[in-house]
Amino acid sequence: MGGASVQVERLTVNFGSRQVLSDLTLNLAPGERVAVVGASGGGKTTLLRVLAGLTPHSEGQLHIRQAAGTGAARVRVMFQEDRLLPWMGALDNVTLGLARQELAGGQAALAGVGLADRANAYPHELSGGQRQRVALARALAHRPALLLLDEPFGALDALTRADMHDLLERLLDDTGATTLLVTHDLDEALKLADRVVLLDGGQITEDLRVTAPRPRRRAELLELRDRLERKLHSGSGH
Ligand SMILES: Nc1ncnc2c1ncn2[C@@H]1O[C@H](COP(=O)(O)OP(=O)(O)OP(=O)(O)O)[C@@H](O)[C@H]1O
Repeated sequence: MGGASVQVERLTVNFGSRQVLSDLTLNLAPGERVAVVGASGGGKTTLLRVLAGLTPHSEGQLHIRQAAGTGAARVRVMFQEDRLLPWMGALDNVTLGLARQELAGGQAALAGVGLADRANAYPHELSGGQRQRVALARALAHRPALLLLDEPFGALDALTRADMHDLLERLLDDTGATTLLVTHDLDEALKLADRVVLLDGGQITEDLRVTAPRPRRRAELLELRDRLERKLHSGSGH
């Protein structure tokens, strides 16, 4: 299915008189995984929402293109909250909105996150980690060319989060979706991303390439982590 290419050019977002993103430029190559980190309130979610088409931008340009062929690139979002419909079982949540010929893909997606045997379970019968797995399956069942993840594992305990990292890595290897991951967790960013960008004052102030081979161990990433941490704390504090 492959990933989209994303071009964000001189993007500005104003909320009233407040400028949240200022002249921001960012490109993602097809299949690339980019993590966005930065101080709270720095505009990370706003950038993601603009890419999702949920927040309009004030100035600049945005192009999301399917790498091969024509047609609009599919974009899916996953948030920190699972946003599952409580009155529907896991599989129905995953397949909601899929075309008839895509329903088998929904089942495969649920199996892909290890929950084939919980297809009929309602969200309240699942753990937080399992619900996020369903949410991930729902996003991937739509075969997105661009996957937008906003703190997707922020509410999970450390062990479950580590499992989710391994799972996500495997699934992304399979799908090749271009991925933008907003996170507060530098370890998560460095484990999963090809590039980590720092958003500060409405602009990208650092763009680090992570070249360590996968699967990555935390110990191999400490130097990059230090560098990011220093940058994060020397930021303008927006
Ligand atoms: N719809 C909106 N209307 C007005 N202001 C908004 C709106 N959405 C976000 N903001 C403001 O824009 C700024 C950036 O918010 P955003 O959620 O993008 O930051 P963030 O970097 O994702 O923060 P956090 O790390 O805390 O999630 C904040 O000051 C926020 O209050």
